[in-house]
This record gives sequence, structure tokens and C-alpha cells, in this order.
Amino acid sequence: MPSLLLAEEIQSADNKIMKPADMELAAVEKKIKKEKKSSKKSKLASDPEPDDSVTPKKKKEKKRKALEIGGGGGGDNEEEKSDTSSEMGEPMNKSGKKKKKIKLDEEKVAEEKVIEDPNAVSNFRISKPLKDALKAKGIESLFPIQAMTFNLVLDGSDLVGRARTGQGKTLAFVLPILESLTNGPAKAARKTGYGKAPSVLVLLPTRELATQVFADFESYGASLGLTSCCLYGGSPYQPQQNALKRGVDIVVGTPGRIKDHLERGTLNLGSLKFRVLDEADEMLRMGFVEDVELILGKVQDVTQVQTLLFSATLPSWVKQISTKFLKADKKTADLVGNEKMKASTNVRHIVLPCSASARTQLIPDIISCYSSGGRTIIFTETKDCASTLAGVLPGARALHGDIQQATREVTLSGFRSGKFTTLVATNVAARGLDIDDVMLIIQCEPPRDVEAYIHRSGRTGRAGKSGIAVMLYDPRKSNFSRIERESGVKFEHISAPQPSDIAKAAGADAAEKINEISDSVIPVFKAAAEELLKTCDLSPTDLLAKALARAVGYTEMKTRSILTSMENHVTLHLECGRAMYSPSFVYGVLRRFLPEDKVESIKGLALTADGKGAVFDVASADLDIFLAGKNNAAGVELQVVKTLPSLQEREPQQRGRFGNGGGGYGGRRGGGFSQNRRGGGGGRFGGGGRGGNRW
Ligand SMILES: Nc1ncnc2c1ncn2[C@@H]1O[C@H](COP(=O)(O)OP(=O)(O)OP(=O)(O)O)[C@@H](O)[C@H]1O
Repeated sequence: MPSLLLAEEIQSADNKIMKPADMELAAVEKKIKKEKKSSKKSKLASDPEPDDSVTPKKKKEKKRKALEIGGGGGGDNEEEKSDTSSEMGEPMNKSGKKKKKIKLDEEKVAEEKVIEDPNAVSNFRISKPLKDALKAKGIESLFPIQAMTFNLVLDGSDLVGRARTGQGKTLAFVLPILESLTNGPAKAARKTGYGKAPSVLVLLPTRELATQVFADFESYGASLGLTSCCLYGGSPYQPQQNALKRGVDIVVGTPGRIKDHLERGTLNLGSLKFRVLDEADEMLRMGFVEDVELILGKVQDVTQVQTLLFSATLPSWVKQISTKFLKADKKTADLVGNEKMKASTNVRHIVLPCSASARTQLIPDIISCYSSGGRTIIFTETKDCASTLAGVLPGARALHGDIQQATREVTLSGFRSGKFTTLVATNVAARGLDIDDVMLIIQCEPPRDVEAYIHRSGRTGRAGKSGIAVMLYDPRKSNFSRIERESGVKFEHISAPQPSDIAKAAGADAAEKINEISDSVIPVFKAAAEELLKTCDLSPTDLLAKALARAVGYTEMKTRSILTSMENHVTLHLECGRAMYSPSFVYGVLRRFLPEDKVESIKGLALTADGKGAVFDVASADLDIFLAGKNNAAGVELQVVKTLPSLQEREPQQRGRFGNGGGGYGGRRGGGFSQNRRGGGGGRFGGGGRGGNRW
């Protein structure tokens, strides 16, 4: 039975199972030994053994020398500087007083262990060139998943590794593989010379992710003289073929293109020492697993190959299917384990009710409220939705599987470099992508499975930074309780930011900037300003307020409903003293005091969880009609809602072949807003050919 290494266990070089506490103590013991050795040396130096042959003159000379050694150091530490020897060989301070012997004991060194980092790169069997490469990127200490698995991989184990998103799983396999190929067990078997067959194969679910992991292997591998290439679809075969012909150590790629090279005979996997499935659960899912199985099966002797599986999500079925590829004595390093929270703990997870029709107005305000000026990734369920939304959001670009590969690469590099800061993507960007300064993730609706939620929200809050993930949901069509249950996330419930809140912040910002404007503009605008003051009956303050509004792009102030986030709508709560158990019952109550056209105009009708009432949106212009009408209906309570009451959950509508259920938002017959979003061809996210690229 493979041993399960949880967060509290870690493999030592001699295969003893160490707990981090043990490891820390080992480091402490090592430090004590080092301190004792050095204190003995310094003691000897400052307090040599009494020597009978030493005459008084020589003794004085020795003492002077000892004084120099003890007191001559330039160190900061007063003790070091002033540490000198006395006749009794005891260390003395500058004033010549005897100093208490510095006793190095566990407590003292234990205090220092706070300074000593057990995960420091120097504590691991990492060669200097690789250490220097890590240091050049500011990495001096390994993340927990890396520290936990480094020795396991370097010493030859098959491994299943899990850590939450953004916790450094890539280097958890890159570092030990590179070390093993150049200074470890795989070194002898590594092929060399022109046309060498690769020793490492790394499979990823998307081209973008393959490119990203390839970049790590290429930059760190170069420090050890190892070469890599990246094989993914949508790009020319020839350069890939040339690289394989010259010979590489490491091949990174997507299954579709790797399979093509195998069929063409341009890729030989017969000498592999490592097989890695990153985002393993995705790689073993329907649509990939057949290609993956065929590719992994190309090795001649599986006993000579180490297989590593990594992901932030490892549903239970993965463990069964992975036994096909892993040795019986595989190790499991699981930093998530049975913890309830499976998503990133560095992320604020927020839900916000919003109808599909309100998204394009609401999303820019969510970005201005929550992106803190950083980058935003917006996830949609279909490619068409991604393209449509990117087309209407100022400065946004789309990324999905129907876009030409060259355009995808330009888009992603533009997003990484900050040429634009809003990316609208399908799940092609959900996993693994590591992009600096992504502060906000918006999901337009709850995704189909909890893994998608965990990976999408994990594009922010990486490497210990914080982030915000906002998930929009249409109270009538979908709910998020399953995601909440399965991900362990406790969502923060907020209602849509009101346009007035956004405008207020923008206005204050604009007012501040007024003082930065050069006086040179005054003569040009003075006449118009005087004319305005003369002809307009507003006070100067009100006039200035309008000028500020205009400056930040507002010509009117709209309200936004809290149920559907639709502008110029307001949410009402209806009760009638009896249980309200169906929408048609609610329409019947409304017909008792409203004309038919007003009844039909309500939007987003949803029943409250207590079964006593209903909420719905009405046009702000009709509010008085609704409130006046209820006075003629005995027992009817109708009021404007300030905070959304909890609503009856609805099973997400079965999405048709083309995206959603076709019904959509609005009146009784769902006749409101309906998006007939084409989902494209086959595959889970439409479009996409064989495994390689389904989003
Ligand atoms: N030891 C380290 N010290 C500092 N930064 C690190 C360290 N290891 C990795 N990083 C950085 O952390 C970020 C996340 O790493 P990585 O993309 O490998 O995470 P991941 O666990 O694979 O995430 P995901 O589950 O989303 O794929 C990267 O920017 C990486 O450079």
C-alpha cells in the first residue's frame, strides 16, 4: 500500500519518514554541532591549551595575540568583537570583566531556528548552478509542496502531489527532475549527443500551460546544460521536428501534437526516465485519457521510469485510474488532504446575483471596485460568450479554442505584459496559468464542476498573495450551493455595486486631479465657464458637480437592482399572508392589483426560501404604480428590498446543446433575456478537436 505523506510527514534522504518538526530539529541539531565546533575553535584560538614550555614572556605574547584574535574581529556583534580570553581561559568583554560562558543549548539555538528556515534551498541536494538560477529569480526557500516532494522524486519514487492553486507545484517536479538528470539517479541513463532521445516527458491540457511549464524547464535546465522543447498544436511542425532531430532532454507538450509526432516517427519516447502529468485530473478525464494512455505506453520498460502526477484537484476517481500508470510503492504528498477548504485560502470568494442581460453593465463596475488596478480574468462557459463579452467590455480581449493559435499567443503575452488588463476566457485559461498581478477573477455563472471553480478562482491569490474571485449567478437559473459544499468555500454575499458608489469614487478622484491641471487652460475655458454661470440657474457647486460627472463619463445616475443587477430597476418583496409556493400563484396575487402589462413586465421572479414571499425586479419608472396598487389589495405587503432575502434554490437549468437552457431571464415564460449561446462543436467546452484543445 503506497505510503500517504500528509502535510505532517516528509521524506528524508535516508528514507526515514520525518515530520517537519523532526526536520526542524535536525536543522537545529546541525546548528548546535556547528556552533559547538566553531565555539571550540574560537575558544582554542583565544584560549590555547596551557603549555609547560611556555615562559612568562611567551605567555604575555600569547595573551596579546589572543586579545587580538578575540577583540580584533570587525563583526557587529558586541560579544564577538569584545570576546577575548582571560588568564583562566574564560572569555572576557572589553572592560576585561569575565563574561559568562556562552552556552549553546537547544533553547538558544531553537530561538535561532526561527531564523533558520528548514525549507531553505541550501538544505536540499540542489546543485550550485540550479541554486544560483533560483536565487536569480528571488527564490531562496522552497514552498511546502516542493520541500515535501523534492527528496521523494530525487530518490526515485513515483508520486502523486496535490497542493492548492498557486503553491508552486511546477517547481516541485522541475527541480528534482533536473537535479536527478545531472547529479542523481537518472544521470547515467540520460542520452547525450546529437539526436538524443528525450529523458523527460511532461503532458499538459492546454497549449498556454505547456508553453509556461516549458519556459521553466528551459530557463532552469539551461543552468545545468539541459535542453527542452515544446510540442503543441496550432503551431508549425518543422521547428518542433528540427529540435527533436537535434535531440532534447525534456519534451513538454499537449497530447494531440505529441501523438502526431509519435505517428510521424519524429518523437522517440523509448528512453524516458520521467513522465509527468501536470493538471493530472484533467489529463485523465474523458477526451484526454485515451491519448495519454497511448503516449505513456510508449516507454519500453516502465520499471525504469518515474511517473509524477500533480494537480490542485484530485477527485477520488483519479486515484483509481492513476494506478494504471504508477508503481505500487508510489508516494502521495497531499497538502490539501481531508481539509474542507479545497480552493485557495488567499482568495476572497464572493457571489453576486446578476442576470445575463445585466452583465455587460455590471462587470465594468465590479472591475473598478475590486481589481485594485491589477489584471482581471473573466470566465465564461462558452467561446461565443467569451467573444461577445470581450467585444463589449472596453479594452478586453478574448482567449478560447476557436481563436487562431498565433492570436492566442499574442493575446496572452499582451495580457502578461499589461498591454491590456482584462482577459475574457473559457476554461482554456482556467488551469495552471501563472500571470502576475491578476487581482480579480469574475465567473459569469457557476461552472459545471467544482474543479473548474477551484482552478479558475486560483488564477489569483498565488504564491501567498491575496486576490478576489467574484462569481455571478442568476437566482432564477442557477445556484452555487453545490460548489460551496464541494469546494469548502464559504461565499461572501454582496449585492451589485451601485453606479452612484462607483461615480462617487470616480468623482473624488477627478476632483483631486483638478489641482494637477495647469493654469494655462483657464483662459481657454474661462469664457464658456462664465457663460454657463450666467445662463444656468444652478449654483456654482451644482454646476461643478455636473462638470465632474461629465469628466468621468456620467450623464445620468442610474440605480441597479439587487436581484438581477439591472440598471434602472428596483427589487420588490411581495407577501400576502399565505404561503407562496409557485410563480403562477405570485402572478395571480399581482393581478389582483396591477394591470396585465405591468404584471408581465416584472423580471427575475424568485420565491423566498421561507416560502412566504417572492422577490422580483420592476422598472424604476413603474415603482409608484406598484406601490400605489398594493394599497388596493388587502393583506398584500409590497416593499422595496434593501438586502436580498435568502431564496429558494433552483437546480441549474439543463443547458442545451448550445450553451444554456434557451429560456433565460425575465417573465413567466422565461421570455425575458435569453442568450442562445452556441457552444461550438464537440468536447466539454465546445469546439476543439482531439484532446489537445477543447476550449
Ligand atoms: N519556492 C518558491 N518561492 C517563491 N515563489 C515561488 C516558489 N515556487 C514557485 N513560486 C512561484 O509561485 C507561483 C505559482 O507557482 P505554480 O504556477 O507552479 O503554482 P501551481 O501550484 O502549479 O498552481 P496551479 O495549481 O494554479 O497550477 C509562480 O509565480 C512561481 O514562480
